[in-house]
Amino acid sequence: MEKNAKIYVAGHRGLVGSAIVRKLKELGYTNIITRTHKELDLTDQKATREFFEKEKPEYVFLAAAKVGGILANNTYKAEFIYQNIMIAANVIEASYRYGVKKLLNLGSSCIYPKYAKQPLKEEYLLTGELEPTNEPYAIAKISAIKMCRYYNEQYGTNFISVMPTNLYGPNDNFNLETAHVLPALIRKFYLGKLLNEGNYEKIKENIKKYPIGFGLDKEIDENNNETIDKVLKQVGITKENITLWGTGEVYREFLYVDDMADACVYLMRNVDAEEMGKISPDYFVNIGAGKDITIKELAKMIKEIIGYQGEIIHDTTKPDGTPRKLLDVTRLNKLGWKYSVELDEGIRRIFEYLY
Ligand SMILES: NC(=O)C1=CN([C@@H]2O[C@H](COP(=O)(O)OP(=O)(O)OC[C@H]3O[C@@H](n4cnc5c(N)ncnc54)[C@H](OP(=O)(O)O)[C@@H]3O)[C@@H](O)[C@H]2O)C=CC1
Ligand SMILES: C[C@H]1O[C@H](OP(=O)(O)OP(=O)(O)OC[C@H]2O[C@@H](n3cnc4c(=O)[nH]c(N)nc43)[C@H](O)[C@@H]2O)[C@@H](O)[C@@H](O)C1=O
Repeated sequence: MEKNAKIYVAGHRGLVGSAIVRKLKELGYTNIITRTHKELDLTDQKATREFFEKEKPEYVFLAAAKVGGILANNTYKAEFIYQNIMIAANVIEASYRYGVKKLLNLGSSCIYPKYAKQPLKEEYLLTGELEPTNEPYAIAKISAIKMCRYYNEQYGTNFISVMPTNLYGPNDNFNLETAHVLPALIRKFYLGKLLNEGNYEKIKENIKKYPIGFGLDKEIDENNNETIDKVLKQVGITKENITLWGTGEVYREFLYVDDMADACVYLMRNVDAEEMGKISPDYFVNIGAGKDITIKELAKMIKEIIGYQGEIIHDTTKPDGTPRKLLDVTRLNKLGWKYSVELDEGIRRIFEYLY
């Protein structure tokens, strides 16, 4: 990928897309094209084709998607399946139609069967039932992987896919209703610590910056701290305790998004579909750290790093999701890439970035 190659990063304002843009700029790439969702709705086939026809990107990172944590996935199932199928189908088809040299498609570790053997090897795809809380999203992601494969096979395109584990970092979603667990817990423990300290000024600043979700933001009266206490209590944040969703006994693996972007750019530069197809018939590779922890352990780690004084309790009416999804990263390591940011270090970085 030459330094002046025309590179389209779809979803450039999101967690992953923004990290890919940072990485590309750091490496000296100068011709990066972007469009916000408002400027180009990738679920619109005509608009997507017109964009590709006009811009003729040479390389495409497909990091645009409808994304969310367990509750969002479980609640907005129709939106997750429709939007993700449409975005992927339109971008992959337009990339073929307008001669993109190489495309990297972002999938997710949720494509694997709920009870697959651990760690998850690439060949376990479609060997069992999916986790119901994110089946619609997973089906869309699997369709995108298969599209890339069959376009390579029928048309000789150079499309590869990556299956990342749970990611976190700058530009994440911190809305407590729709966020993933790690950004949600960082925010919950931070707001809990501010309650410990009685620091309502900082709480107000935080609430202004990021929505709380659950339709609760409009209930907050800035001149009345009691309304703040009431809303925070409803989302499981008090001086005395922080509420986690589910049992906390399930395992998750986490990767800092700058590592993820580094892996994506590395694969774009170094591993073509031909090589990928030799080691992986569906032309994809897992991206992760290869180690996981329970949600309880994660919560304890975040609590200690932030310095919240209180207990951790559980709301078991909320779903646990899949019991474990630890990625086997042997293939990725063999391709020459390994993660670098440890979880505690990543959490510290995010905490500093945010507050
Ligand atoms: N976050 C995670 O833990 C994981 C993410 N992934 C995958 O990584 C990819 C990126 O996820 P992430 O960065 O977290 O997601 P974000 O929600 O942070 O970003 C998604 C981006 O997609 C754009 N977008 C959404 N819908 C459309 C649309 N219809 N048309 C155009 N643009 C659209 C948004 O644009 P705008 O900002 O303009 O609204 C946004 O920039 C996704 O494929 C996701 O499935 C995989 C595993 C884990
Ligand atoms: C990346 C991945 O992300 C999603 O899958 P998930 O890993 O199950 O999602 P999650 O990060 O939201 O939760 C992980 C675990 O954590 C628990 N948990 C505790 N307390 C909070 C909490 O406060 N918020 C959230 N969100 N979870 C909490 C929660 O109950 C669950 O047991 C899918 O979108 C899927 O499609 C996907 O690809």
